[in-house]
Amino acid sequence: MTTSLSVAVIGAAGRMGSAACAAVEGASDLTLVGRYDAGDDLGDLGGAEVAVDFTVPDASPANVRHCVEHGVHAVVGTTGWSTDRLDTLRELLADHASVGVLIAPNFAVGALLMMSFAQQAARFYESVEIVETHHPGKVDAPSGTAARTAELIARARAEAGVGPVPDATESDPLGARGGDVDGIRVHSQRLRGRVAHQEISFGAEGEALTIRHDSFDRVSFMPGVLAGVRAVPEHPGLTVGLEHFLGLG
Ligand SMILES: NC(=O)C1=CN([C@@H]2O[C@H](COP(=O)(O)OP(=O)(O)OC[C@H]3O[C@@H](n4cnc5c(N)ncnc54)[C@H](O)[C@@H]3O)[C@@H](O)[C@H]2O)C=CC1
Ligand SMILES: O=C(O)C1=N[C@H](C(=O)O)C[C@H](O)C1
Repeated sequence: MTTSLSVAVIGAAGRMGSAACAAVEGASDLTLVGRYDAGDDLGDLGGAEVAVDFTVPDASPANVRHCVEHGVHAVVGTTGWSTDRLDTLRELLADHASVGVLIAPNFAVGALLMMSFAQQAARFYESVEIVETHHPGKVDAPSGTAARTAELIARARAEAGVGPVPDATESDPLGARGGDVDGIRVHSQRLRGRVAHQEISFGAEGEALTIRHDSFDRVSFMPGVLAGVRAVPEHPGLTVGLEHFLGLG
């Protein structure tokens, strides 16, 4: 007889949380045992073995701390996990050695491939910029995916000894050149009708390479969420990026 993994969703009333609840309910090997949103007492999380967090950057660290301290594995899609926040979480997990936490900037398989391809391309191109486009309800910019992509590209460039991206801009009083993540320019658009989209443009003398991914619907994230839920109990400690559970890391 196969046993079912019990799952709670935090942020269950939101766009992603409600989709995650439906996905868990539709999986024969998982049982949804709790739905939590702002103001709810997480308590024992309904006895869940794994909790999924899709909330807001300021709430997620406390939610994850609650999970870890109650011995509940966590799959986290919420953005805003700065280096400081990750370090604090690592320290907490050191005292709870059997608990696994997955922080995943993006659960869509195509987005993981996009980031992997961008890392491969990074050392061959002098120029690179990222444009991310999301729905206008998104509260943070740049997107977690764009920030992560920029970090990975910057790391690959540094490892290959590629210098700074060429840019003669001397005056930019309105910030038209976008944000700077580790030396990579990132531009954020918020457009009604869009979900989650990203384009990475590489340039070298006489050629261009463009890598693009589109999530047209939040169902695109659900296979990755479920894969994370199933795998996280087998991966104690902190994992950043679903690619590490899918053999892409
Ligand atoms: N990793 C990934 O693949 C994806 C990540 N995201 C991220 O997930 C997060 C949520 O996105 P959406 O669902 O679009 O936002 P949303 O605004 O629709 O939902 C957030 C929910 O969290 C609830 N919430 C706020 N504070 C809370 C607290 N302290 N405890 C429990 N619930 C709380 C809100 O009431 C709301 O229902 C964002 O950070 C977003 O960037 C979104 C899509 C995919
Ligand atoms: O808020 C969203 O919608 C998304 N957030 C994540 C991010 O910030 O990268 C993942 C995806 O882009 C959708």
